[in-house]
Amino acid sequence: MAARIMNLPKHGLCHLMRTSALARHYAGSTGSASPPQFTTLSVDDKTGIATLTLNRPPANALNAAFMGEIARSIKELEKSKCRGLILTSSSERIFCAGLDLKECYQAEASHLQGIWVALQNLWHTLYSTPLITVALINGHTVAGGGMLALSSEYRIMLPNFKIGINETMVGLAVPMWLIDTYLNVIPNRRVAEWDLTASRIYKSEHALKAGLVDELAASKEQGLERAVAFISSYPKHSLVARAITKRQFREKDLKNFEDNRQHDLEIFLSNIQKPNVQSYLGEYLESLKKKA
Ligand SMILES: CCCC/C=C/CC(=O)SCCNC(=O)CCNC(=O)[C@H](O)C(C)(C)COP(=O)(O)OP(=O)(O)OC[C@H]1O[C@@H](n2cnc3c(N)ncnc32)[C@H](O)[C@@H]1OP(=O)(O)O
Repeated sequence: MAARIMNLPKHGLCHLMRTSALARHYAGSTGSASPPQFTTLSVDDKTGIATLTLNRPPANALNAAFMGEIARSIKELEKSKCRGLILTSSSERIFCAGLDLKECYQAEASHLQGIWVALQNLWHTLYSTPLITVALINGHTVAGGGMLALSSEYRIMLPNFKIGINETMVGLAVPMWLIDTYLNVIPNRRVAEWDLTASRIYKSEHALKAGLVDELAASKEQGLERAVAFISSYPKHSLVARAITKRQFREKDLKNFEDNRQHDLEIFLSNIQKPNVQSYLGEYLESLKKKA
């Protein structure tokens, strides 16, 4: 049985803690950080595999608090020496709809800055984690949701959903760190450039053919089994060497990001606050509402 956890033991594989104990433990040990609101985290102590379930209805849209929560969970799992992490969604339709556009519309510059810094930190945490990471994409995933999937090492997707990075369509430039992340999965530069400039969205079946995802699973249960099998395929004795090797592959992208962090923030703030982008965002949000 798995239970919700937040602060984990520092040695050995992860252990289970019941929800109430967790809430007390977390509140007492992390000072100002608030208890988890938008995620549930369970750990199987036999396999050492954690499952972090995104749970911010209706679309798992990313705001600063949600992104901070995901990043903190990953850091806690690293300290607990968990072996691997499966990211999935509690929704049956949406894995993650990207940034919370409602929070990006007519917002104060300081709020926008908080969102982007949280997104940068989340990407950095997920992309650089030594944990073995699998995205179990059990719903649509676009933009910032695509980032979560692509920053993971392995992607398992359910049929008939959409995946892609549609920033340019919303009026935002794709940041360099996300281009590097995309190239890490789709190394064909021409295809990657076309996908990202054209905001190309793939259906699951096509995403598999293109190499954007690694497997399709018929159901969430089957996807979880496949995710556990992927993580368990790495023998325990190889984990340290594996993590160093992963880090070496990703080091250049991480350094480029650190060198340009501030500039990247400035580009976002300048783009998102442009009157034409804000006006388009307003229309886009209306169109999402009308669809419902
Ligand atoms: C790391 C990336 C680089 C950095 C840049 C990041 C920028 C972004 O992330 S911009 C975000 C761009 N996201 C989108 O364009 C996605 C928009 N949403 C959709 O296309 C669809 O919702 C969907 C394909 C994800 C799902 O379609 P479905 O038909 O199942 O659901 P809907 O009825 O459309 O949506 C349900 C519900 O959720 C609200 N919603 C959807 N997306 C967002 C969002 N990004 N922010 C806020 N709210 C969102 C939608 O309005 C519906 O709400 P109501 O039920 O209240 O009407």
